[in-house]
Amino acid sequence: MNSRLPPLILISVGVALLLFQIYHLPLVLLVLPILLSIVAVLSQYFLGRNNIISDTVNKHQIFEIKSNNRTFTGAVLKISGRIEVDKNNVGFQKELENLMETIGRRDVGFEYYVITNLSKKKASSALVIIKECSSCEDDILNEVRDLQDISKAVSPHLHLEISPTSEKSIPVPTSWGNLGYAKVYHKIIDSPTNLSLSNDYDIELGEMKTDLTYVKTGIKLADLTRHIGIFGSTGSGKSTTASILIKRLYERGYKSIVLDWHGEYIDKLKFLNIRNQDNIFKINPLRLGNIEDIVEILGDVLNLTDPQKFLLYTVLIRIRKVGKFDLKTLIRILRSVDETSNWMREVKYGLLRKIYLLFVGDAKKIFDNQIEKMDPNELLNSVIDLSFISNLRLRRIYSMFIIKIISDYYIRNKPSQNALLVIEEAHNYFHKDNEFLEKLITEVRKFGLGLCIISQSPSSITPEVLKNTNTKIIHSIKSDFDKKILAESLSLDLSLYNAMDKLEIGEAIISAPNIKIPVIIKIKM
Ligand SMILES: Nc1ncnc2c1ncn2[C@@H]1O[C@H](COP(=O)(O)OP(=O)(O)OP(=O)(O)O)[C@@H](O)[C@H]1O
Repeated sequence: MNSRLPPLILISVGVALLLFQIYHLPLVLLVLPILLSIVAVLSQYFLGRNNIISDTVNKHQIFEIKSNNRTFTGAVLKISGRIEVDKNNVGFQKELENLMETIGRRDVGFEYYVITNLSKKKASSALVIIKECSSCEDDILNEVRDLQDISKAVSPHLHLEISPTSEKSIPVPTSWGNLGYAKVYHKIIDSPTNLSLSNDYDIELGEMKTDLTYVKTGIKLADLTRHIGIFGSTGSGKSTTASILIKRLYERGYKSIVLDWHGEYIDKLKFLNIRNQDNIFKINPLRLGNIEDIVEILGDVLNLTDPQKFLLYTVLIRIRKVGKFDLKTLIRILRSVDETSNWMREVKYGLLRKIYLLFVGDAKKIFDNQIEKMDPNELLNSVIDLSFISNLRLRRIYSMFIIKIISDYYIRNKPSQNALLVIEEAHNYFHKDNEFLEKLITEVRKFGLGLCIISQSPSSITPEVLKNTNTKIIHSIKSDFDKKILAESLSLDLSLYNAMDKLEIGEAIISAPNIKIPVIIKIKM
């Protein structure tokens, strides 16, 4: 009860008695002011009481607050961070910011508060939602479900769970959640961007983030032959992305050939033929198409000097004339070259020393002089495991010969259906100018062969090759130099540039002819 009430009544009664004594007034005039005083005091008491919260009820974890004849209904959602067993570096703070930004743009009649409780040496956060309405439990539960869906999309590691509130108080969280800390920024949120994101794709790759949720996206089949580049630091998700792409192509009846530098696709692409050391695709290097390309490939990998390249060229022409396509004949012809000068002797023995690699060790497993015809069809829809070839130069020569066999097949036969040649650790091939590879990347597109170039070191790939990959999928990349090269090649804005090293595993910036501006997508396994 109001503590001022008794003295006021006493004063009123005293004044009335005084007036009664002085003016001999009728009794009614004594009672009237007393009654008026009591009414005034009581009305003040009751009106005053109406200014504070009159009641808080809690129905099925939904609270209701009545104040000044208005009713507010809401719920408290505990925010907790979910750490997955194999991921310990989850960006909770970034996800919380995403969530707040997204919720801040909602306009469905709710007020939202993020409350961070700091007590018992522990910080924890909760999202309080309130709407002015009564008997609207369903509205509140619907909003809770919507918020949980939004959270799943924009902050996959944060979990919103409705939690009980105390019956008689405005909800103030006590020990909610296991989130380390939560900063609630005073941020002015831009009005929702009206980005007209193109969603015209044939091969689904994942989902891109929009204002409120994620939208599925991918690439067009027609863009396969305009070549694809997949870049990212080790473990960022490159080979998983490539495998998803290959699998989706396979399901559509498209063929892929994977040059698997480290043998990491065998388990991922079990539905393709596996070409490994038990099932080697053998090559006769001397029967490979035009001589210029063979000289270019060997010259590049074996670091042949120009005179050595020329000598090799003349020897290969003589082999064709002789019609004996074996490496022994090559050595015999090379040995028979006149040593007319010291210079010639040096060139000849220098070349012999370098091509020695083609006759020893693993070369004996991968090259076969007896083979007359190599059937490229045996390579389509295959993973070619290169990891058993221990000499890296020999590994490069073998895989470049395979590239040659496949590209020659496409150029000559122009098969009706496009295919994708996936080149892992592409910096091992495209690190310096090489006429054969440059010709390859500019020409094969016309014949239905697309290249998918994968590398953790895009700065080691020649600018010409980088420029020729029209679709780029960039996973998290740490090196500033690599970031700069890619950002320049895509004209990335500052926010995407800054995001490049913060992308989570499986997230990537994608730029493709069917997607108007580069966006971040989450590749879906
Ligand atoms: N989109 C994704 N969704 C979920 N997990 C993923 C995704 N992409 C990759 N991962 C996981 O991340 C790990 C590394 O992926 P992946 O091997 O594809 O990376 P990488 O960039 O090819 O690595 P490296 O350069 O070492 O070959 C794997 O355990 C894989 O399962």
